[in-house]
Amino acid sequence: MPPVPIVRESRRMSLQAYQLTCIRGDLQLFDDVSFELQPGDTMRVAGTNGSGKTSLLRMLAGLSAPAHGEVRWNGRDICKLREEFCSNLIYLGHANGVKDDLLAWENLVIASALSGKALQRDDALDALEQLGLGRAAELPTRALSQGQRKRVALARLSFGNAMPLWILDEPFTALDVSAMEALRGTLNAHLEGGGMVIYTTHQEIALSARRTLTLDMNQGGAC
Ligand SMILES: Nc1ncnc2c1ncn2[C@@H]1O[C@H](COP(=O)(O)OP(=O)(O)OP(=O)(O)O)[C@@H](O)[C@H]1O
Repeated sequence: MPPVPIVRESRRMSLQAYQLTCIRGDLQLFDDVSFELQPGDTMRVAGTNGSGKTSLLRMLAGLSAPAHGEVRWNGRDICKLREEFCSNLIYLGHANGVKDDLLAWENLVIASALSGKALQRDDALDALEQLGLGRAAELPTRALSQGQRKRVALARLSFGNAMPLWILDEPFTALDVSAMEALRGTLNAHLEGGGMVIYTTHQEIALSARRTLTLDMNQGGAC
């Protein structure tokens, strides 16, 4: 996919984590996590199972509140920005967010509508075809393999260049080698166009970015 430069307020666009603390039950998963991402930057969140990667990503996407600290978009607390922040974001969770009862293309149309992009059936079918789903695009999602379900979820990225910030929880999981390469290409194109990508992965997968950060949750979220 050719990169579409992100021009919207790009000079002052930034995501900043400021002294984030996360407590789940009796457990403090991390504290004092701070970093800043600007256009063209990527951050890989690394760590063993249960180290707090998903918890951090959900916090960065505004889906859970920090016990201490702030997530800031262009210098402002995302709790105060709400929809304005959400309109800049694609968040793909671990569980893909696809609904079993919907056809694959319907999932894409609905996910896109929820993030403010109206898609026609044919656009959705084309995007899924490009991701190798072909006839599977017309099947109920429950009939798809794990890798195919992942592709349905990732298809949102085909229409996501207007959203500068992509937060992706294990996007490479369940993909075959060619799908992993295609996804790497999509993410690199987004970065080249001035987007930002935060992702978790258990594999060593590097992206081409202006600046690459690695946050290690086994070291308490140190960069
Ligand atoms: N709502 C919650 N209440 C209590 N504990 C929770 C809650 N959410 C997460 N946890 C715990 O926090 C820890 C971190 O979970 P998290 O999903 O962030 O880890 P992760 O690094 O993404 O793991 P994985 O690599 O297995 O996906 C786990 O021990 C989990 O059980």
